Amino acid sequence: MADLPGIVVTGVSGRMGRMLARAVEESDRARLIGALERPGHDWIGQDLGTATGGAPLGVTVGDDPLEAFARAHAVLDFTAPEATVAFAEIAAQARLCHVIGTTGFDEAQLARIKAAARHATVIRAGNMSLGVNLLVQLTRRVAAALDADFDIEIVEAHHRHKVDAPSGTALMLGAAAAEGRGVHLSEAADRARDGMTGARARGAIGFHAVRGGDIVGEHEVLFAAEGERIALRHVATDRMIFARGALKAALWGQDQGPGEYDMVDVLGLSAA
Ligand SMILES: NC(=O)C1=CN([C@@H]2O[C@H](COP(=O)(O)OP(=O)(O)OC[C@H]3O[C@@H](n4cnc5c(N)ncnc54)[C@H](O)[C@@H]3O)[C@@H](O)[C@H]2O)C=CC1
Ligand SMILES: O=C(O)C1=N[C@H](C(=O)O)C[C@H](O)C1
Repeated sequence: MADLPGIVVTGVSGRMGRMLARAVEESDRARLIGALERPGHDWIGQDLGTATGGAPLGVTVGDDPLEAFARAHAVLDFTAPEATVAFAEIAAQARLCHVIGTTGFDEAQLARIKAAARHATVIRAGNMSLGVNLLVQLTRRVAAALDADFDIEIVEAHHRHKVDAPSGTALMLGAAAAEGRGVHLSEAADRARDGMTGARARGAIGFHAVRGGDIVGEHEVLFAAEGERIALRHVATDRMIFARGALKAALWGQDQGPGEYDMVDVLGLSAA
């Protein structure tokens, strides 16, 4: 048991944090050795199991990443951009595997994660599910096969609490569509239509974000031409798909050197 990789979960009281802790607890290939929340959170100092209304787990929720990371092999981090960048710098000092599910980074934050990956094994993906990562590959292939007579629109739907848009997954799908078409997403993306927008620009890749209720995560890539449409769609109904993907990434990362990786690397999908 003590030989199994020790995992720390950050943001453990969050929607994903709870799933990540459960995925590690249910696994016979890893052990949960730390759980973090933001300073001042009610759960700090409590046993994680007790805090969630269950039996004690022997893991006390803390707020000190330096102490927790020093004991760990990997960190599963689905929190918020600023928190994740700070964790990346500590993970680099500790030479850890840092699995990042957080979305909504700006360019400066991504540059800091890239710098941290000189010393840490960073595995970052806006979506850790097998289905979405396959959808990304399919999107690239379909976009490469079609010309700009087919308009590309990406529609995503999430729960009312989500704070970033477009979703990380939508941006992954957009990047794949742009790559398939041989253009840069920054030049093709159309992220805000309102009022007298004029006709659709040929070659644009449109993004649309629906927010409501408890939707876990739905993504559709629409290729629309005169007389026909192709729709590629993924629907997540259970957040455990993301949590199990993140744990798989942490275990895969134990055999990798420092650098930046994604779920395509973990799942071996690059030739798909
Ligand atoms: N890549 C993927 O497969 C997925 C990514 N996500 C992303 O994960 C992130 C979190 O999503 P949710 O769990 O729904 O959000 P949430 O708001 O339920 O949870 C975030 C947690 O992080 C904690 N936190 C914030 N700052 C912290 C700090 N400095 N130290 C420790 N904990 C801190 C918060 O207190 C909260 O408990 C979002 O960016 C979301 O887009 C969500 C699902 C799947
Ligand atoms: O915030 C969420 O919930 C999700 N976020 C990720 C994203 O931004 O794409 C992944 C998933 O769709 C759920």
